[in-house]
Amino acid sequence: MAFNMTTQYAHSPEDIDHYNTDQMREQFLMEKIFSPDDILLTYTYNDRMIFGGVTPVHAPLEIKLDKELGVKFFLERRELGFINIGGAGTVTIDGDESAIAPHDGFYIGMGTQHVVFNSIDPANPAKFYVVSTPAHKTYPNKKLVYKDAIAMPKGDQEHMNKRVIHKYIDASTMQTCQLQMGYTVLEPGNSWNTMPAHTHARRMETYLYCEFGAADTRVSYFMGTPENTKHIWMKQDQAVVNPSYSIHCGVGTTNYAFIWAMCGENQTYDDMDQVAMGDLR
Ligand SMILES: O=C[C@H](O)[C@@H](O)CC(=O)C(=O)O
Ligand SMILES: [Zn+2]
Repeated sequence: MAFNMTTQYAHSPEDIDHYNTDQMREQFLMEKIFSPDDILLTYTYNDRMIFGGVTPVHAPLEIKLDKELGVKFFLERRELGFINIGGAGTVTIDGDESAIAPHDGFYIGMGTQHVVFNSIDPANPAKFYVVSTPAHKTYPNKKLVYKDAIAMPKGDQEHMNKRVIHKYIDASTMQTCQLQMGYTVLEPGNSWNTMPAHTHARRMETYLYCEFGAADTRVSYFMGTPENTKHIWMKQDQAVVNPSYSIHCGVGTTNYAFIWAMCGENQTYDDMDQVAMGDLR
């Protein structure tokens, strides 16, 4: 079992203006997330979000972060959300086991001491995409069931952005300290996500791009201020950090899906500043 947590710093728009391709990738991209029997995480200084993959195949896995965070156990002062994009699995939360079907997940409140992830079938392991944010209060654990998520259709074929936004953790249905999380699925023949683009200076956001429509699909992710954008080419199962000042949209060479997670100042999903198409540069 390998455990790795990489730190990524926070940067200003002026900083990233000077970054070349390698620097953009090093500072914002998480290239490897799901690796058999490993826990691979990134700690970003953007709102101190921790995100990454837990991929148990032959044995259960537990995220142990105490010295790194200066606490007695990982969720002493944090909350955690995850969505499983692999095969069937289980999670055992302080001794209580729950089955986690593909596309289901869990919200786990502050103060939980042990979260143990497992797969049912080593030939088709679970892939747990996990996101943790600082917390100040314990809210109840909640199983996040794909079909119970708020399904919000958006876009149309003409704009090549027809998709369904599934809100798993939303302030209208449950309470968390900061975390908001969901899963957006593009329909076949559609390529643009989060277009028209938006920013929300009040919240940072991470995107995990997954479930690409073809083996050679690539997504070009756009970030930066609307008037000064950068791009990062993404393979399947890679994630990217989006600072609060930045747009965060992408175009794929086929359809695809992605998991988004946000934290920061408020929990108002619709609190976005839409970018006029003519303002993109
Ligand atoms: O602030 C909200 C997030 O960027 C995503 O929910 C947007 C998204 O899933 C989409 O437009 O496809
Ligand atoms: Zn957003």
